[in-house]
Amino acid sequence: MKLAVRLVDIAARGVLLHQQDAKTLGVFPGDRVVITNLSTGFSIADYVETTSTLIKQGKLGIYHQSNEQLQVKDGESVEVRVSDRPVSLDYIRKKMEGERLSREEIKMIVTDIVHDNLSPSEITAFVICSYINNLDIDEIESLTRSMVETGDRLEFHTGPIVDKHSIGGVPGNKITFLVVPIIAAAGLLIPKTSSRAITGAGGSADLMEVLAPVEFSAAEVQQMTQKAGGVIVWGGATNIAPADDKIIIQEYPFKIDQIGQMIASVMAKKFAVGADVVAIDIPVGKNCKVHSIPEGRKLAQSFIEIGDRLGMRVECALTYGDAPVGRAIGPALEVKEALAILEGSESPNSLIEKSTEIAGIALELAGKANRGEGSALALDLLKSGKALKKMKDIIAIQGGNPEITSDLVKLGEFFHIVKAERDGYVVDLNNKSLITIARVAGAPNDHGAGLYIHAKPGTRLKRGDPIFTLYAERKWRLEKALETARTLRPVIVEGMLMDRVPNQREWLPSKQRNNGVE
Ligand SMILES: O=P(O)(O)OC[C@H]1O[C@H](OP(=O)(O)O)[C@H](O)[C@@H]1O
Ligand SMILES: Nc1ccnc(=O)[nH]1
Repeated sequence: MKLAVRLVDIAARGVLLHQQDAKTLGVFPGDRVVITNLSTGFSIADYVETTSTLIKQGKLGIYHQSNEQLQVKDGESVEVRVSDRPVSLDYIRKKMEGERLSREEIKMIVTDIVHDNLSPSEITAFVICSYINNLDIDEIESLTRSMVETGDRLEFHTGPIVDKHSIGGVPGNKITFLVVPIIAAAGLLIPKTSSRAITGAGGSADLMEVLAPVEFSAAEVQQMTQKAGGVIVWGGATNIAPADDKIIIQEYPFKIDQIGQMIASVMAKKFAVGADVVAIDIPVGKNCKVHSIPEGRKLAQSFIEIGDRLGMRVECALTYGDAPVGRAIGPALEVKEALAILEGSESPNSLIEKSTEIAGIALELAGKANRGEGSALALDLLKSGKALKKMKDIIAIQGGNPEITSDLVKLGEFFHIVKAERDGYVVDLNNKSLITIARVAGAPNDHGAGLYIHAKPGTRLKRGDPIFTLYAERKWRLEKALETARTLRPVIVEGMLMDRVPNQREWLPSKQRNNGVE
């Protein structure tokens, strides 16, 4: 069928057919059609949406992203015909049934994800069935390799190339902002690509955006790393393992991160940048992605195994994840806290210790320190100010302002201090609730939103002492986040009195209740 093009300014893929034309063609919403540009002969396959009002019969609405490939003009004629459904849907279906997928089947799914041949709901189906039925180690290797093969790769001619990655899941985990400059200050190359938030309130890519642009091509990442020693960029913009971000986008609303996909997501990014040695941070805690030490050890073995199969030397650290790392949660707050440490602040100690331990493992793997001496070298590079200097180089090379200091980082203008309602001790912090509250306040997209924890577990508080300060860039978000905080009560302060259950029924003195009879 020939139809006349109407370009539709919607920043997505897809085409819009009049219901009558859809009927004539025999397609329903969600089906695919092949559209051919008659002047160039170039074709694309796209999903159909139908309308009885927005597009007249005889016309075909083409969304912006689809036309970036098709390159047709308003009014021009195109040929439209029914397309076959991608065979990868059958493989997703196979995984739904609990079967194992072969290397070729996984490669086909990943290729279709990268080329936008699967709709968001079809990618979600793949995410969810892998979540329910798990991926075995061979499937994880296939997924990792396919993610690398369908994107760009970096090739450095000097080595060793160092990398680090955290599996995430613990709020406030801004260690990348200390580890990367420490490694670069040791004279090593660390082309760090990060994802945005997956289950949290700020991924490292969201945090770095507070300081500098994070969207670069693979070639730019390589050049910048060679010049500055390191970078912190968003993997989703680089075309390095391009399927990764398309999968992560579908995980974000559910706050899930399936283990197999997580390993592939991390290891594909490491392999694609040409890493030789990799330190992996696995936070363990009751509200983390990994709940126990044995579970953490098992995951570590999978990372090491995939590293071996791909030719990277991997070591993992199981880290404390029962409470947030440091005190700040949310992009600007976290960056401020990390910069302050690079500038010489001695607290929070948990953040310094965790960062230098992970950097230490990487320094040892890269042969810069003897076994057991890496963290001391990392601490030296931090205390000497060399890591701060490197961080400024990194900010500058990415196009940010290297004169930025922790004092100048802008936080959300609306804030509220949540105070203790009674004397007592902070006995618990709920990571998941803290993340939910920070997200309701606007993090990670509103960079200034988040929360700063004044009292961590074990702190003795008097009634009226601050527990945490909530920040937002919009007033209504602050109010919504406060409401959420009141419901979730993310910080538990307990004295001897565990709880008090109020009686909210209307109260009348007994004389009145019994009609005056006492
Ligand atoms: O949102 P959740 O699930 O916590 O984890 C996502 C974060 O964890 C990793 O951290 P890094 O890049 O090693 O610093 C990712 O790249 C991302 O920044
Ligand atoms: N799934 C992932 C977890 C943590 N980091 C990533 O890049 N990906």
